This record gives sequence, C-alpha cells and structure tokens, in this order.
Amino acid sequence: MSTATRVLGIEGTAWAASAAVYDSGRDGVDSVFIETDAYEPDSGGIHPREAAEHMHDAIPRVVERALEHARETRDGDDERSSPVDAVAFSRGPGLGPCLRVVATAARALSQTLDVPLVGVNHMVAHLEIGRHASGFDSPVCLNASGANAHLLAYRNGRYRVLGETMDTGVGNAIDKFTRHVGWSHPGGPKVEATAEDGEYVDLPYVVKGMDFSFSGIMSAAKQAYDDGVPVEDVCYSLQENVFAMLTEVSERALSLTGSDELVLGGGVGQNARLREMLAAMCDQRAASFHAPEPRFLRDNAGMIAVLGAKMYDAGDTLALEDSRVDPNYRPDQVPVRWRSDEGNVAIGSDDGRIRGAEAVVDLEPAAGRVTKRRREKRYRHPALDERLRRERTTLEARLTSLARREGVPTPVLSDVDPLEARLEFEYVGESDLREGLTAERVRDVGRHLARIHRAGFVHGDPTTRNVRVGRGRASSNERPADVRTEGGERTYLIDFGLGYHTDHVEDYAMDLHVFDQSLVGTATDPEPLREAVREGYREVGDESVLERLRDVEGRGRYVEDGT
Ligand SMILES: C[C@@H](O)[C@H](NC(=O)OP(=O)(O)OC[C@H]1O[C@@H](n2cnc3c(N)ncnc32)[C@H](O)[C@@H]1O)C(=O)O
Ligand SMILES: [Fe+2]
Repeated sequence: MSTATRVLGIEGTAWAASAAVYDSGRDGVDSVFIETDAYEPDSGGIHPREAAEHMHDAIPRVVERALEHARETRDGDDERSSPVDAVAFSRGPGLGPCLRVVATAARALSQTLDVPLVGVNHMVAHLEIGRHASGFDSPVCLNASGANAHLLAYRNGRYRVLGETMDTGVGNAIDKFTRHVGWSHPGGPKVEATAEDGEYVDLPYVVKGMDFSFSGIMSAAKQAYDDGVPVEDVCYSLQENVFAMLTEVSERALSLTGSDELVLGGGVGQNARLREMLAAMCDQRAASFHAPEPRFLRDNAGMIAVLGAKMYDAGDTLALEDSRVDPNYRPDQVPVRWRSDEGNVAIGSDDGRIRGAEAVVDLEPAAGRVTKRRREKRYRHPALDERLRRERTTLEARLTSLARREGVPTPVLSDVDPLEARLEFEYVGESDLREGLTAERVRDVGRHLARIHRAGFVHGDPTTRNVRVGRGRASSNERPADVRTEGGERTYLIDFGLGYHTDHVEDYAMDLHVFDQSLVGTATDPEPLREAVREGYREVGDESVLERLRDVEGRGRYVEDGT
C-alpha cells in the first residue's frame, strides 16, 4: 500500500514563527496545515534580537500545534511511529539569531521523532510553492518579498538569478518609507490601503536590463512627503512605479527565456495592484500567470514543508553535522535534485525580436529598413507609460547616433517620432552575432563597448542578439582599424533603448558583464570568447573597468557551472 509523504516544516527567518504539516495525500489530493505566530515590533522595523526571542517563545507552541494536527489526521492503518516522515526547516536566508533558534528546534525534533532533517532555502521555497500550486513546468518566478527581490528560472540543476534588486528588497524599501511617515511595521499593507485615494505624481523609475533599484525612488518618496505632497499620492505613485518596474523585468525575463509561465512569490505578492499588473502583462502577451493564495505568499512554514517533502522524496536530507544555517543563503547556491531537467528554461537564447518585451520591430531587408515601435503597456499607469516610451525612444535615437560618432558601427537613423514612440533605422548586417559567434567579432564588440564607455554612456543591454554582423557602409568617423573582420565585415551595435549616460565604473563593468553573460548563455565553448571580449576592451578602454568586472563576478551571483 502506498503511503502519503508527510513533512513537518518550520519557518522563522524574520517575523513569522510558523510550523506546518504537508501531506501529499494518498489519492493525489494534498493538504497543508499551517500555524503561525507573527512578531510585531512595538516601534521601528524588525529588531533581530527581539525577533529571535519571539522565535524562542513561539516556535515550540506552533510546532506542538502542527504535530497535534499531524497526529489527529493520521491514517488509522499507518503503523509508523512518527506522525511525520521528515522535519524541514528554513536554513536561510534570514536573520542569523532567528535562524539558529529554528535550526536548533528542528535538529531536536528530528532526533526525538527519529526522522531525517531537510534544510530548505527560504527563497526557493517562495518560488516552489507557486510552481507546486500552479502545476507549471518551467515558469519564470518573481520573488517579491521583504528582504529580497529576484527573478529566477531553472536551468541545469539550479535556479538561476536572471535579475535582482541592486539595493534593498522590495518590501523593506516600502517599509522604510512607512517608517519615515511614522507608520508601524509592516508598512506594505498600509501603503496599499492608502494608495486607494491617491493620484499619480512623477517618481524615479530605475530598471537596468533585468536588474532594478529602489534607493532613488525611496529617497524621492520621502522627500515628496516632507515637501507636503499628500501621502496618498506618494503611496499610489510608489506602488505604480515600483510594481511597474517588477512587471517590466518579469516581462523581459519571459521574453528572454521564451517561457510563457510566470509565478509570483513572497510577502509583497499579497498586494492586489502588483498581482493586477502582472496578470495584465501576462494577458497582453498570452502567458499564464499564477499567484499563490496569500497564506502561501507571506512567510509561512507551509512552503517549507512542501519543498521539504519534494527534497525528502529525492533523498535530499541533511546530517546533523552539516545542518549549519546560512544567513546569506542564495537561491542559486541550491543544487536542485527534486525536479527533472525537462523544465530547463533557455536562458540567453531568446526570440525577443518576435515576442519583444518592449517593442514591435518590422524588418524590411529588401527596403533596407527597420521600424521599431514601443508598444503601450496596459499594466502601467498611462502617464508613466507615456513618459517611459517617449524617454526611451529619444534616448535610443540619441545614443545610436552618439555611438556612431565614436566610431562604433550602428544603423543610421532615418526617422524618430517620440510621441508615437517610433523609430526608423537603416537595416544593417546579415545576421545576429548569436548565430555566428567568432572570437574576432566578439573582440570587436569589446572595442565598441570600450569606445562608448569612454564617451560616457552604456548600451544597457549588450547581448549577442543586439549585435548584427555583415558588410555595410562605413560610418563617416570609422577608422580603417575598426574594420576588423575579413572582407570588410562589421559588427554593429543595435537597440540602445536601455542605454544611459553615466560616469560610474560600476555601470561600465555591468555593461560588459551583461555581454559576458550573454556569451556564456549562447556559446557552447564560451571561454575563448570571454577572453576575446576582454582583449578587445583592453585595447581601447580603461583597465579599471576590467578590474571592476572581476569584482562584479566575485560577488557570487553569477555562477553558471551547472553542477
Ligand atoms: C528572508 C526572509 O525573512 C524574507 N521574508 C520576508 O521578508 O517576509 P515576507 O512575508 O516574504 O514579506 C514581508 C514583506 O511583505 C510586505 N507586504 C505584506 N503585505 C503587503 C501588501 N499588501 N503590499 C505590499 N507589501 C506587503 C511587508 O511590508 C514586508 O515588507 C524574504 O523572503 O526576503
Ligand atoms: Fe520571505
């Protein structure tokens, strides 16, 4: 007789002292019982020591309640001595003192119940609960939680981080604003309620490829409040911009991976406006969207138990001596053993031209013309949508021309209409670099990037798809040395729509890094190409940028080893 898998989950990374029992069900119908005791700070944000004390008091209570439930709901003919098959706990990321309390409790339970211990990554749990509930095979996942904000997709045994916040988590950013206004923690629900009566005011909007940043918009929001802008207007506009940023990068990730499934995870996912925008975006591109029920979005042990059961079934258990917690545990550090590789998402091999995240592009090679229109995004507030499409169209036109002035082959612009968000270019090249990767061409791209960086701007999205190769007219400023490859062939940079002026070495390094990652994602043997882009860059550009690139790579996010 087949028995169901039953796992006790324990969560306590920050505010939720929570225990749950997942039962996979004998007849295919599973169930999750969750008991949570929330820590509510008297003032300010979460204090790690107070939060740990809360865990210390509350964890035994919620665990006892969950175990009681497990005993009560046991099958009469189940002869196993323990009411659960395994104990799963959040190993990180989270607040160290809280994690240690939870881990200690989990180890003790695993010993007294005499069942294995399973160590769960909290961020992967936020993601897996959506995949579990939706039944999607290979979704892109947007994790919008307090301390984090990630875009994730599965490939070769890991969840890869496609994009993430460059500063704070999305919930924490919102909570900092509400603290400034004097509201109690957590601020997210208060912003949502207050936003209902608000009107739109302009605030910063910062997206770089699939990364995004909240620091600028948060300082501007505080400043607006201090300047007397009605708080409901600030709340409303904060939501409009922050959630549009998250929706935009989610759409870009769908476009770049070719996936047509999106799941949402994390406490901020409880926000109705965020869900509405994501649903509208998916609807507009005929993708499927799933948001788990609120009890599975905010921190909860149910998601720990559900992923714990998958890991337990895959034999992924922990010896006591290996069960240390990790406050900085990243989702891409987790070897994923509980799913087959069929759900691989094609990171880097995009068909973005056709399903374009931003624009519709009409190619007319015979007429030598390309027309690009930035589509209206229904999920965005109309004022924001218009502003972004106009700004990006103008910027794309300007940077494309500026780059050519620096000796970088780019298509000649024949028409711009910022109001219609329309651009018309000369058709260049015969194919994408992606279809014909050679060291020589890649070296040339390295030189091009160095030239535009020296001129004080970045491309913003230099992927192998945004480089065209072929013969073509030389630009007026092009020096003979620029025509590198055989037969007068050139490598053209196109699609400067995400470019911007900057004098920060970090931005230049990130620009190079984006290209480097696109080589890794596209080429079967990327190493010689990665070397070539650096060589090309070194010929023209600044060594400090290459140094910073090494720094960026050392930050640990960008592991693509597939092991
Ligand atoms: C590491 C772990 O401890 C952390 N968890 C966490 O931050 O709790 P979570 O439950 O996923 O998210 C809480 C955040 O979610 C926000 N939040 C809750 N309801 C919200 C709403 N209706 N609108 C916007 N934000 C909301 C809260 O303000 C808070 O910042 C994480 O996942 O990053
Ligand atoms: Fe969380």
